[in-house]
Amino acid sequence: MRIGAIEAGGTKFVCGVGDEHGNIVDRVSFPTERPEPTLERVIDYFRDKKVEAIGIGTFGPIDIDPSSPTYGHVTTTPKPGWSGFDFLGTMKRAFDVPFGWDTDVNAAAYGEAVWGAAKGLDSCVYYTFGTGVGVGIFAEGRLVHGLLHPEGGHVLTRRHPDDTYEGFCPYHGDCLEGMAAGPAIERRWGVKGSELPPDHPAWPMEAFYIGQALASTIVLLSPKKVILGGGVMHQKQLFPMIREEVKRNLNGYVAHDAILKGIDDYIVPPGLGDNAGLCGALALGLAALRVQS
Ligand SMILES: Nc1ncnc2c1ncn2[C@@H]1O[C@H](COP(=O)(O)OP(=O)(O)OP(=O)(O)O)[C@@H](O)[C@H]1O
Ligand SMILES: [Zn+2]
Repeated sequence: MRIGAIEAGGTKFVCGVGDEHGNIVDRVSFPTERPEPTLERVIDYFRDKKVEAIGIGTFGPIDIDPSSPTYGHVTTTPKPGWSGFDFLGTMKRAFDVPFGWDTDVNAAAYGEAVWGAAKGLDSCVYYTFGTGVGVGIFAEGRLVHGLLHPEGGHVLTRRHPDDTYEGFCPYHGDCLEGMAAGPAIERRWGVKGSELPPDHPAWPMEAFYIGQALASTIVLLSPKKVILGGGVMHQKQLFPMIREEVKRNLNGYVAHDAILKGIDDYIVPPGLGDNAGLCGALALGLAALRVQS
C-alpha cells in the first residue's frame, strides 16, 4: 500500500510516501514559500508516486469543518499569501484520491496513537514547543475538533516570580506560547535556546511554564499519555524538570499510578522521534482511505 503524507510547517514542508505499517519509504523537504509555488512542488512530488490516499497535517489555523464553505482553507495566519488559501482544494484538484486533513499537532497525536508512544491507547495529548506551541488531542479514540480546533498553545499561565519577560504572543503577551516557545527563550535570555548550557536557569523556568500547562491539561482531559515534541524539547534535561513541576502542581490530586509512580513513562518524547509529524500525516491518509472503502 502506498499512502502520501504531507507535514506542512511554517518554515518547511515535508512530503513523503509510506505504507500501512507507518514505514516511510521516500521523503523530500523544502522551505515553505508563498502557497502557489509551495503547492506546485508538492504536486510535482506526488505526480508519479501512485499513492492511494494523501494525509495532510498542517500549520494553521485551518478550517476543518466539512460543512463549512471554507473547509480545507488556511484561515488567519500572518504568513504571507496563506491566509484564506484553499490548501485542500488545490490538492484535490490535482489528485483524485481520498484526503485526510487536520492540524500538524492533531496529526502528530494521531500518529503517536497508531504507531508511537501512545500505541494501543485511546487517548493522548501531543505538544510541540517550537517556533510556536501547538497541542493535538486524541480522546476516546478520535481526534478532537470543535468550533475551530484546539489551540492549547494559548492557554493563560501564571508567571514565574523571577520572570520579567513580557511574552511575545501578539494576542495575549504572556500565554504559554508567549512565555515558553523557542522565541520566548531567545528573547528572555538574549541567545538561542540551543546555545544555552543544560544547567542554565532558562530550563527550570521553561519547565515551570510547561509543567503548569500540562497539569491543567491532565485535570481537564485526563489523557493516558502526554507526548512532548518540537525543537525546544531536544533539551532532554527538561523532561525530569517538567515531570517534577507537574507533580508539584497536581500535588497528589490526580491519584493514579501513571503519575504517582510511573511519570517517567507518562510524560515522554515522541515514540516516532522527528518522524511524528510525517507519520501522523500518513496515519491521516490511511484513515481517509479506510473511511472511503
Ligand atoms: N536544541 C534546541 N534547544 C532549544 N531550542 C531549540 C533547539 N532546536 C530548536 N530550538 C528552538 O525551537 C524553535 C524551532 O522549532 P522547531 O525546530 O520545532 O521548528 P518549527 O517547525 O519552525 O516550529 P513550529 O512547529 O512551531 O512551526 C526555534 O525557536 C529554536 O530556537
Ligand atoms: Zn497567545
